[in-house]
Amino acid sequence: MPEKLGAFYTGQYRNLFLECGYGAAEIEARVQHTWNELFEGNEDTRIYYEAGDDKAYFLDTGNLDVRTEGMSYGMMIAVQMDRKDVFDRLWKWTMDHMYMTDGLHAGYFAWSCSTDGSRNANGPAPDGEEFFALALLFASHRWQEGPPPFDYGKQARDLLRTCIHKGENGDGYPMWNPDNKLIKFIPDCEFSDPSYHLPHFYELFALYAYAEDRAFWKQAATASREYLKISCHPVTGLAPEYAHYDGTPNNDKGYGHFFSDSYRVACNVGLDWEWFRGDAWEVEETNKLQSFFADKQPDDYRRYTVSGEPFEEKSLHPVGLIATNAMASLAADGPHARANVELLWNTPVRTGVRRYYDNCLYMFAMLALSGKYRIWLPNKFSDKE
Ligand SMILES: O[C@@H]1[C@@H](O)[C@H](O[C@@H]2CO[C@@H](O[C@@H]3CO[C@@H](O[C@@H]4CO[C@@H](O)[C@H](O)[C@H]4O)[C@H](O)[C@H]3O)[C@H](O)[C@H]2O)OC[C@H]1O
Repeated sequence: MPEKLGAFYTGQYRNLFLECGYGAAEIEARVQHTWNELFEGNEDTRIYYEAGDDKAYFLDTGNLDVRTEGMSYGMMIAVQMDRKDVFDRLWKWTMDHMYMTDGLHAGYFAWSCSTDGSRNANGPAPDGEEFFALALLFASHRWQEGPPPFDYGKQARDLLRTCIHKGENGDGYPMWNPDNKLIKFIPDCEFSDPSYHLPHFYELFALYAYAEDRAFWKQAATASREYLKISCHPVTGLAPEYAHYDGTPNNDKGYGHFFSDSYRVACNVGLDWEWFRGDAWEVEETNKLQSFFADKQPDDYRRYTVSGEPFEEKSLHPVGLIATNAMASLAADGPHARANVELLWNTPVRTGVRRYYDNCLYMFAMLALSGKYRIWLPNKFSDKE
């Protein structure tokens, strides 16, 4: 692959485990072993469950429900691992049970269902839609289009169109604010969740969405990179779970601190740097985060204010935090980058009832740090196009 194909696109996927001295064969085996634990393992570790002949779901084992978050994560993991069988089962369950055809949020997916497919809510959570869209675009390239609902590319483009145009006819709300181009926490609110900001996804939507939507996605990528700068604390690097459009924490319902949702910011910033060298700030940000956690032990991770004051409350997902801090090393160049990768390597997947969220983040980090979290799309970065 040419060294530099476009303005930002790196075309490179570092294998940080290899850089840390682990062997290529053991890295391959570890990634596969992690897959096995999540998708085929015993009840202590698995989160993937088949349902009938053609469907499957990811179970949020802590909340005993099926979430668009988990379904879309499962599809992204499956397409990275080239497992069309698993991907199709997850997508079929999603379309059969979560897709809403009527009501205020028609065209989106109900964010939480029971394992029997009945809905717990009739509203969406936009982080699911954005992961569905990119996973579907990748599937379209890896496996070609099939009959509906496996016409992956069309499904992705239709969904992206809904996400930014819904409401133009007074029929609901878009997931992105049309003026500031920021993703909302839910369509019918006007604040955000820093961990939903995926500028590296939007760069790809800007190339593969319907032509008339591409300019929006390019603007969204820029807006999200700027938003991350104002929503992450300038000293600690910590982001709140929810934040206002000016970047200040939104603590109206107690989500204005660094807790579960926030962990994903490190992954997203790291992967944006890996795929696109999104912004030099991403290096500073990941260095700050890793410095903040350098003197903290995983068994004593807490909820923190964004300025770093600990609460009594322990982290609900310490293994997930180990994973995201490790994935930060895709961008970090400070003294803690290597130790964070090694800490993940030396940490097993989580067992027990809270394992779902931790192990989703763990699998993403395993893929990313072994150079296997890749862009699966035709090359549109070439100067010739
Ligand atoms: O009626 C509406 C509700 O429909 C609306 O629902 C919100 C939809 O988004 C939900 O956010 C998802 C769940 O939490 C995040 O991840 C969790 C992180 O902590 C882990 O312990 C857990 O396992 C994870 O799932 C996801 O990123 C989101 O997709 C939110 O919780 C609902 O409140 O809310 C407003 C009502 O008026």
